[in-house]
Formats: sequence, C-alpha cells, structure tokens
Amino acid sequence: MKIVTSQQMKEIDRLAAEQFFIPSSILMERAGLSVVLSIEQVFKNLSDLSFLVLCGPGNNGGDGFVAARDLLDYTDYVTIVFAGDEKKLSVEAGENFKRLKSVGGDIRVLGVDVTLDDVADIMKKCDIVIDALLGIGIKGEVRGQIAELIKLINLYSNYVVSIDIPSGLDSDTGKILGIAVKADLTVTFGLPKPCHLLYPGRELCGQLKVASIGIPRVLRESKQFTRQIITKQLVSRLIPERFPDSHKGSYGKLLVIAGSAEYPGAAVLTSLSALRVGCGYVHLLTCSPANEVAIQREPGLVATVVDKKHFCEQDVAIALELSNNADAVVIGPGITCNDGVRKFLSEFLENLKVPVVIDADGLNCLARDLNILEKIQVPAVLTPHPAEFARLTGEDLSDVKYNYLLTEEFSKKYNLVVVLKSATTIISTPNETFFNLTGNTSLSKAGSGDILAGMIGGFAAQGLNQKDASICSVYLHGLASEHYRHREGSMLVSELLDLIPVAMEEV
Ligand SMILES: NC(=O)C1=CN([C@@H]2O[C@H](COP(=O)(O)OP(=O)(O)OC[C@H]3O[C@@H](n4cnc5c(N)ncnc54)[C@H](OP(=O)(O)O)[C@@H]3O)[C@@H](O)[C@H]2O)[C@@H](O)CC1
Ligand SMILES: [K+]
Repeated sequence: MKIVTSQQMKEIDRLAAEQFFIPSSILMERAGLSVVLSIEQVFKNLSDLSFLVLCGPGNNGGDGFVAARDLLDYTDYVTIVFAGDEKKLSVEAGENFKRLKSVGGDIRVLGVDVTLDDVADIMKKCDIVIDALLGIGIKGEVRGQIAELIKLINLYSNYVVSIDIPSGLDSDTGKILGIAVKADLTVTFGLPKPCHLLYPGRELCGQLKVASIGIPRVLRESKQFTRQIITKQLVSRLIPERFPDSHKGSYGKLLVIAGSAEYPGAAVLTSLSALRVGCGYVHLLTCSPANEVAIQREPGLVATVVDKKHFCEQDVAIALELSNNADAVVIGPGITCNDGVRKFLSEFLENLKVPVVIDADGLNCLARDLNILEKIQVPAVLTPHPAEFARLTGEDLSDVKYNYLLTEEFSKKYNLVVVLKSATTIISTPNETFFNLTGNTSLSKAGSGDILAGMIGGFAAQGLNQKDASICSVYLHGLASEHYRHREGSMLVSELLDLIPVAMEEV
C-alpha cells in the first residue's frame, strides 16, 4: 500500500476533481461517513452511545460536521463544539456546517457558547470524543484554544477517534507539534500518511483504519508515489521458489566476513540466519574462536579462520579469493573498527565483484572514510541503526531517526540500498522507499541486527536483488519476533533464529 505526504494528498484531491469528476464535497461526505461506520465496527450499537465532536477551523472540521450529522441518525446525544469562525470555513466545510445545523445539530462555538471548562465537563460524561480539530493542513506548533482542547482530550476523554490524523501530529514526519491527541482509533482516508507509521505518531494513532472514500485506485496506486508499506503479499511474491530437482548450488553461496576475538557470536548469528532463509552454502571467514563456536552450533557451516584477533590488510587476498566463489557477501558484524580492520575493509570493498551487505562495524569503518562508498563497484546494502546512520551522514541522532528524506538522499547519492533499522524500519533505494511495520521490542537486543544482515545476504545469494532481499528480510525478521510466545523482551537472539522458519511459513 502506497504512503503519501500531505502535499501528495492535496494533489490527489485536485486530480480526483479534475480528471475523475469527484469533487472535494463528495470526498468529505464519504470521509465523515467512513468515520461513523468505523466506530460502528468497533462498538456495534451506536444508539447506546454519547458523542462529543470537536471540530476545527479547516476541512478536518468539515469531516467532523459530516460525521456528527450521520451520528444524529443514531442518537440524540451528539454535542458539537466548533473551534473556529464560520465565516472562514471552506465552501465544503461551510455547506456541512449548515447541513448539520439544519438537521438539528447543536453546534456550540468555543469561546462564544461554551468555555473550556464546559467542554471538560461534557467530555468526562461522554462515551466517545471525535477529534476533528486538525488534519493534514496543520502548520507549525498547535496554537491557542486548539492546544487547550487537545490537553483536555488527553486528560478526560474515555475513547478518542481521530479523523484522518491525531490532531497535533506533523503528517509528513509523525512528530508532535507541541501537543497531540492520543487516539484509540484513527480513521484516515484513501492512503496512510507517514505520521501513521513513524513514531511517536504511530503510537498516538491507536488502531489505524484506512477507509475507502472513493478515490480511484489508479490515482492511489500511481507510480508517482514512490513510498509504500511492506505487505505480506509483497513478501510472499518475492521469496525464492524451491524446486524439487535442486541441490545446494541452486540456492546460492554466501560469504560471511564477521567476528573477532571479542565478538565471535556476531559471526555465528549472521551465518546461521543466512542458512535459515534458505541459502544453500554459507562460508564464514572469521577470527578464532568464532570458527569453532560456529561449527559447534551448526556443523553445516564451512569456516575459514584468519590467524589473528582482528582482520587486517593481509587478509584481503583470502577474502577476495573466497568472494570469487560466492554469489553475495555480508561484511561487518563484530569485526571491530581499528586501523587494520579499516584498511582491510576498504581494499576488500574496492575490489569486490559480487553484491555486498555492509553492517555494524563495517558501517562504523565506512563512517570514518566515506570515499570507500564511491569506490564500491557492486550493488550494496547498508544496514545502519540510527546511531550508525548519524555517523555516516554526520547529522544529529535526533535528526536521523525515521528520516526517510535522508535515507532517500543517501541512497541516491551513493547508488545503494539503505536499511535504516528502528521500530518502523525504512528501506530506501535510489527510486523507492519501503516502510516495515512488523516486529516488536524483542528485537531490541544485541545480535538481532547481525541476524538481519545474514538474512539479507542469504536472500541476495539466492539471486534476489538488493532491494527485494532487504524487503523480505526486514519483514520476516520482524514477523519472526512476533511469533515469540512469551513476554516481549525475554527472547534470546538464538530463539529469534529459530523463529525465522515460522515466519517463512506464514507468508
Ligand atoms: N483528499 C483530501 O485531502 C481530503 C481531505 N479531507 C480532510 O481535509 C483535511 C485537511 O483540511 P485542510 O487542508 O483544510 O487542513 P486542516 O487540517 O483542517 O487544518 C487547517 C486549519 O487549521 C488551522 N491551523 C493550521 N495549523 C494550525 C496550528 N498549528 N494550530 C492551530 N490551528 C492551525 C488553519 O488555520 P490558518 O493557518 O489557515 O489560520 C486552518 O484553518 C484532511 O486532514 C481531511 O480530514 C477530507 O475531507 C477528504 C479528502
Ligand atoms: K484530527
């Protein structure tokens, strides 16, 4: 499913009217109705409930007027508070203001007919508050009485339904503009917006419903929208097929360059996760004792050991020789980042001839010398977490998290795939961006990134391009964690490895 910014949504609105003769008034009518139907899906019997509909000064408020009118079909207990000026309403919102009044809607204007204290009293007694204060037209920090209303909602409401977006969120980033509504249910229209997927917005939305309001599918699926959510259908189409008449060579050969005397575990996790996603042959190049640890855990691995605590320049020859026999390479987990390792990595990457996944310490080495990226001749995936991406880009950590514009820019600049890992992971290629929603806090544990890198390498070795390998891996990695049956956080990363097959089976 595609994701659109507020600007793109406004463009859709314009095109719906100009090319498909569906004016904003129709979209608003259906938007308001879809909110009521979504509430009905949750609560079944609307006539038993009381509602407070808070309408703001723009078209988000207009949707609120429609919803209030529809609710009056079910019950008399609908109070409408309008925080705005009737004279400044758009044509569509103005019409719906009049329609609501004409069917007996009790619209009280904040500051004229009701005070904030009155609203607080109504709110406490009401079953459901509908937040139609601000939508995708929000600009800057929430101002004036609307900020006060949001405060009241978060203090006193029993159940909150936000129309389109929880008021106060920046639609394009998911950041809170001063203060934002904490909703139980958010009903958005046509397509999700970044704020529904990126934290803190994702959490403030509560349950998310994407309602159809009659925007033609060709418009919603237009190629000009280059961002989308990773779905199960997408992943199941991409996962490599298995053929009865096959052998290990049919499923690719991966070279994993990982581990050091201090971090043997990273090498093991990276190698095993590649096997878990179906890779036919994994060769691990590592430092002692990771080779022994790895073979003990899984005798199906092949390990070559360099006779030092860390990789260094002299190991480039063996690494390149092994890579000539491989379909893909993963490099970085646990290799540390001293001068010798950096020289090794730089010379290896410069001469590499097969697709590569660079993770963890590999990224920290790159961050010290970004010129290496210019010299890579093969398709590459970088899998940074936000701190690693901050080092790579030279930006502040707070500016990097969930910054899809930055992943897109970086991906274009160096012509590679960026996988920015977080609760919502963002994958950018030079032309497209994918948001992943699977996973939970079980993944917040050392070693879970090594597993992801190994999965991407394992799929790449089987012939998936770097984009598709990343999409499948990120989705399945998250899904595997959701299959852990105990309390989030108790899972060991070795257990995550063992849940990959369950996730693979599900898609
Ligand atoms: N296809 C579509 O797109 C469809 C869109 N639809 C609906 O339209 C919504 C977008 O409507 P919109 O563009 O009128 O903007 P909206 O969010 O109501 O806010 C604008 C108002 O808020 C005010 N205001 C702004 N910032 C503020 C702040 N920080 N603090 C305080 N006030 C602030 C601003 O005031 P101004 O800055 O102009 O003085 C202006 O009056 C969208 O979310 C969806 O619900 C549906 O009908 C179906 C089809
Ligand atoms: K809203």
